[in-house]
Amino acid sequence: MRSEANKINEVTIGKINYTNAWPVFYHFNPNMIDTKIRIVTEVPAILNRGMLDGSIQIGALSSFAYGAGSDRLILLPNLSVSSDGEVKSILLFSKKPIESAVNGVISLTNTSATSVNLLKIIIEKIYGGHPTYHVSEPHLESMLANSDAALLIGDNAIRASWEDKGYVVTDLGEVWKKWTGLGMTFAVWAVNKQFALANPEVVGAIAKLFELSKKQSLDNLEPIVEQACREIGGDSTYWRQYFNNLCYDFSSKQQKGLALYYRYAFELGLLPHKVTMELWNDNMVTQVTE
Ligand SMILES: C=C(O[C@@H]1C=C(C(=O)O)C=C[C@H]1O)C(=O)O
Repeated sequence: MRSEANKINEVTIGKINYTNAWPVFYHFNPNMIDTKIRIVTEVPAILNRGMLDGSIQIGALSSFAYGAGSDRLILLPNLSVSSDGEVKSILLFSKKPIESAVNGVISLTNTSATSVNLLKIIIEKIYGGHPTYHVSEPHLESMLANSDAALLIGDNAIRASWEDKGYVVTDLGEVWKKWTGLGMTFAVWAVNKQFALANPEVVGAIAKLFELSKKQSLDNLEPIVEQACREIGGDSTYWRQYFNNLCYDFSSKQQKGLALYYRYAFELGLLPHKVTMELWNDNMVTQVTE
């Protein structure tokens, strides 16, 4: 069903401003299609809002936010930020082992949606804990000034992991893998459903450009590694391992891990409804079946 009313002249694309998403954006060149494109570079929480209210039509967002808006959004094929175990940048910093924080006070970064809910699932389902949560700006020391543990993601987590302040550091990707045997998908790429149905060629072209960028980046990580060293710090060995450890695909393996996460999020009331994932494929919408 094509609706002329939904055709627009400019497309707004959401770009996550963390290194973990760079491979899909690094070689993304909007000049290769003849639609006017505006790119919004922001932390996931802000992109999530834009995708859910329709002000951003296409781009990366927290996988949790896709789940929340799955009636309005369609996933783009084979794009994600996932890990199969340790992720290295979704970290809970605690003053004592995690068991002593699960009924205490936990500060949550205000930049995330997937990881804060992953932490809630882990604490409730594995530890049976019921902590008090505070949402804060992602500054470790001020977060820990009045809490037992603090959750950071992305480059804030990476920078904090380089400083040894004696905190216990728990990698949520690793805990999830140990407990479920599955990987976890933190970010997905999605498109506004109405926009996609009205502009299938534009969506197909943009999805191809993302895939092309991902391929070029993974074929040669060095330019991204160099930029990460320059902008974030650390050395090239760290960044090579960091990017190689992440997975940017969204095949049935990643879908399985994410489906379980959605199931638990619904069971615990973190999501108000069950999630059926829908994928945009060759300008067609297909349902992901578990
Ligand atoms: C791997 C990461 O994944 C990110 C985590 C997100 C979240 O928790 O909502 C959102 C987007 C991802 O890029 C990370 O931030 O370290």
